[in-house]
Amino acid sequence: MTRLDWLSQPARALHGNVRVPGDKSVSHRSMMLSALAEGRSHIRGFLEGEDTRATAAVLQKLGVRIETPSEGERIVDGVGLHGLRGTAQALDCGNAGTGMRLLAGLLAGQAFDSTLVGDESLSKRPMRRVTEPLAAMGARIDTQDGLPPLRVHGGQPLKGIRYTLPVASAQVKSALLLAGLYAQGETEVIEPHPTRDYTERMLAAFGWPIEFEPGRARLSGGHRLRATDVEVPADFSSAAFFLVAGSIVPGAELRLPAVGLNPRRTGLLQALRLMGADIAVENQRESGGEPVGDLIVRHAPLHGVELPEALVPDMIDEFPALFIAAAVAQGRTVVRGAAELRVKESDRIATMAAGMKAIGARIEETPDGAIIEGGALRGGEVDSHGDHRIAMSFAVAGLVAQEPIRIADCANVATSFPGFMELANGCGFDLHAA
Ligand SMILES: O=C(O)C1=C[C@@H](OP(=O)(O)O)[C@@H](O)[C@H](O)C1
Ligand SMILES: C=C(OP(=O)(O)O)C(=O)O
Repeated sequence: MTRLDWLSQPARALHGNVRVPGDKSVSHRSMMLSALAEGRSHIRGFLEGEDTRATAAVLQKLGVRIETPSEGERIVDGVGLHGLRGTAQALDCGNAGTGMRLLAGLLAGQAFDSTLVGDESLSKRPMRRVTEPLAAMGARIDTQDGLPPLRVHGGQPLKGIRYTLPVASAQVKSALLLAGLYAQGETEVIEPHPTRDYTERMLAAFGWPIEFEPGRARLSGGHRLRATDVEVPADFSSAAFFLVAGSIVPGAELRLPAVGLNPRRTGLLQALRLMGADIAVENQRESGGEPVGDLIVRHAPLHGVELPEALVPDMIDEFPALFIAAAVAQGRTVVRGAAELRVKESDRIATMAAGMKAIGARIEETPDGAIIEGGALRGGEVDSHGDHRIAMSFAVAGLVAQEPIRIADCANVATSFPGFMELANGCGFDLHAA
């Protein structure tokens, strides 16, 4: 991938409508379930990001016909639960932990062998969290010391298990539920803290009998998925950068239409409100079985908080953005219980701490979080380490720093948020390739 650096400079005010792209989690799942369903599914609002396109490309390699009538639209001719065809080619998940972990569960139930590979960052992410419980179901998956590539052996009979997740992870839960479609008997997943329930909701929408409530999901093998149409909401995690930007830039007022508001995703909304943010939700409605609404954010002075640990799983991808809000808030913010941040696209605690120190913020790393003292940001040079959420978070910081912020290694923003720069500049950022 060609290296891309950014320069983000102070803006005057932010105004306008910001239409963020489709939800990444929902897009991955819509592609997988449509592929395994019987009949033709129509997906609208599909995220045109590298992560979700990689998932679509994997399914195409496995024999699924997918058409793209227009941007954000996919028509998928499902092959049925047992209709995928094996391939000797490696299946490339790119940068996507979600893609690789969910596909590991899905492929564990197939008659053929497959190999899942990823980019440099994904190749360092822990996979035992899925391969161990899948092995308990009867799957055979080889790893390189717990890391990708994953060699999934087909033709293994699976049996359902009851599994209590050691860490809150929607990816692990979803991998087990997808394997559970192919298992004999009941698969039940119990979570220490409830996580996003898109797999459960979508399985139900595709006609698979499933029981679920926050913290627990249960299904049996031996049913069928029926094609259906999926409306993907706008991604709250992408909206998050604009919620922080709108909160910290004096005079800002931004409207973010039709954002997915699944309660397992909106922890940052609560966190920012605890810090004094002015964010209104208008026009709340349901779309494609998910709550959505328009978010209106206006500048407000923020103050530090002791972040309630219960919010952590509901805002797991929003910590880089929250750290920037905390860096310019008045007083101290304390984050605990977020050790999972260390095994994302980068070690997000270490990467944020290094970058924030480089631009004059005061942050102390802890094993499972950070202590941040609010103040002024000086500006300077930071390295995103190829982590999309870190790159976008420092772009937001650049809005209020005294000097420009130069951000290294930003090309991976295209994994989750293609067009971020254009949207940002459209509402008043001053963000350019450097
Ligand atoms: O299931 C999903 O779609 C996701 C779950 C989360 O990961 P974990 O399950 O590892 O917490 C999140 O960080 C990721 O961006 C998307
Ligand atoms: C952690 C993330 O995604 P994934 O695990 O799918 O790579 C993310 O998008 O912040």
